[in-house]
Amino acid sequence: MTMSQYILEAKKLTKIYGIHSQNEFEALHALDFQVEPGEFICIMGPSGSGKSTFINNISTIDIPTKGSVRIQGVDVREMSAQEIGRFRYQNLGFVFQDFNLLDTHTLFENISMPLSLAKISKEDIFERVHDMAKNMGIEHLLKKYPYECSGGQRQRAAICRALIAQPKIIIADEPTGNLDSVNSHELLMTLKSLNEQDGVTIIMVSHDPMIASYSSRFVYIKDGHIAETLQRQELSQDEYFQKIVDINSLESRKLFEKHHD
Ligand SMILES: Nc1ncnc2c1ncn2[C@@H]1O[C@H](COP(=O)(O)OP(=O)(O)OP(=O)(O)O)[C@@H](O)[C@H]1O
Repeated sequence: MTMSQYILEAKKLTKIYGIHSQNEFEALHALDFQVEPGEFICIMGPSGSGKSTFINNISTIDIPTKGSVRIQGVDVREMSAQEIGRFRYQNLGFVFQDFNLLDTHTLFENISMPLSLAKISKEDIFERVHDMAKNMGIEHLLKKYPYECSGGQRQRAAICRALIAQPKIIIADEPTGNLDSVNSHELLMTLKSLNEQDGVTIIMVSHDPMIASYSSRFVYIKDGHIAETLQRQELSQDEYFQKIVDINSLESRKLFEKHHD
């Protein structure tokens, strides 16, 4: 058997919400999607087009109704709930808009969470959390609770948590949504360096073409399917940015005309 060259592969991925109910709604229609190791993918699309559904279903947060998702060669639907939890902590790092930190836990406890399922000694956990927090400039805050920290500090804690287990894949859903431009820029630089220096694969959702222009591949989702893809390849960041803007305005134009026929 030959190993797939893809770090992530979705085949005929279909998501139906409220299946067999009156409100049955097919949010994703048999999507095929492949990711090679080291790619930096940005997903865009109108509100309600299925971006979050897509990202949740390719990252074990949700399980597809039909079709398959393989991450590092492992079929997500063949894992038990317990295996999924462990697999997620060991392979995936999540950076979400609202950071998802637990207010009942200190920053130290929040950051160390992905290591709690791994067989790592308390001393090693302590050292790794402190090293990571030091790099992010929040070592002095490790005993505080998230509500005692600023937005930027919480964001850095969430990034520490996402990276502490050295995931091969980072999943980011509107990661800069709640940040000012300085913090957004810092987060992008962190992601870019992880991608370029450490070869981490990144799959991100953003509505901002400027942020999308840091990616190596652009994917536009519309009505639950992939409507456009664009490889940056030899384009300069400016040219790539311009093409992303063009696709967005063309698609918004079509959407506008559809609603004003
Ligand atoms: N739990 C759910 N039950 C039923 N329908 C849902 C559920 N979650 C999402 N949907 C529907 O599926 C479609 C896709 O939603 P999704 O959240 O993936 O869109 P999105 O592109 O991420 O939107 P936005 O940019 O507004 O966050 C929408 O029409 C939404 O109403």
